[in-house]
Amino acid sequence: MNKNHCVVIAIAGASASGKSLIAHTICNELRQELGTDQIGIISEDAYYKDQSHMPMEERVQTNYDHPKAFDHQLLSQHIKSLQHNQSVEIPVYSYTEHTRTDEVINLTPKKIIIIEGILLLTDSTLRSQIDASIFIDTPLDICLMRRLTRDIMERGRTLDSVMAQYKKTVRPMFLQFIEPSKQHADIIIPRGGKNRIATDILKTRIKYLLNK
Ligand SMILES: Nc1ncnc2c1ncn2[C@@H]1O[C@H](COP(=O)(O)OP(=O)(O)O)[C@@H](O)[C@H]1O
Ligand SMILES: O=c1ccn([C@@H]2O[C@H](COP(=O)(O)O)[C@@H](O)[C@H]2O)c(=O)[nH]1
Repeated sequence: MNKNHCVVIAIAGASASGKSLIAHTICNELRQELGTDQIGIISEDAYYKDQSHMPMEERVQTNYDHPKAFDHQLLSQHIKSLQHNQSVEIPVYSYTEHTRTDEVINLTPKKIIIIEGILLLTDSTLRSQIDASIFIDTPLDICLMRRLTRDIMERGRTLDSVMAQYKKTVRPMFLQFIEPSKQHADIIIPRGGKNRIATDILKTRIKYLLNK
């Protein structure tokens, strides 16, 4: 298999730090400006392990902020396929059911692939496949406020459940795994998804890569 010039950009950082917002802002603005479909986004969350064999009471107990919760091997295989000009079928994950759905999304090869997720930079195999890595460095209290709103409005959670999960796993795993993975980033972006200067710098770099 011949490797083509697919550039893989990783955006990591705490939950609700703004990874998804910045990835989609860059992608949408470049698609509008350049009329190109040569940029694709993959969420690490799509690679949470399937838990359909487990009862719901057990699924809610899973530590979703530990690297073991993810099938990073499948993500790595998919990156490899895209880099070799092959399409992949990305799983669709349900945050309300805490497992994969029966659906998949077909992603065709792209010149630029942006992957966003909390634990991307903790995995040495993934790191070796990534061409540029970005860490969104938003203060944890701000992330918690954003997560509370998002999880209650969009992910079917209650205030109490978000707070309990935050205390039990989200914060401890951030300190154990996510924060130390910042050392592997090429660029650290403060504040998050609406940092306009950082967004423009990344767009300029991606435009350069698209024209290469
Ligand atoms: N700079 C910002 N200011 C205000 N709200 C933001 C900002 N960045 C992200 N958000 C909001 O916070 C929530 C979490 O952002 P998101 O990009 O989904 O985070 P992540 O992908 O890191 O989990 C979303 O509702 C998003 O619109
Ligand atoms: O079934 C699940 C799967 C994940 N989570 C939480 O999601 C975040 C990661 O997603 P972000 O979009 O980066 O916030 C992670 O912190 C998990 O705790 C979940 O609650 N349930």
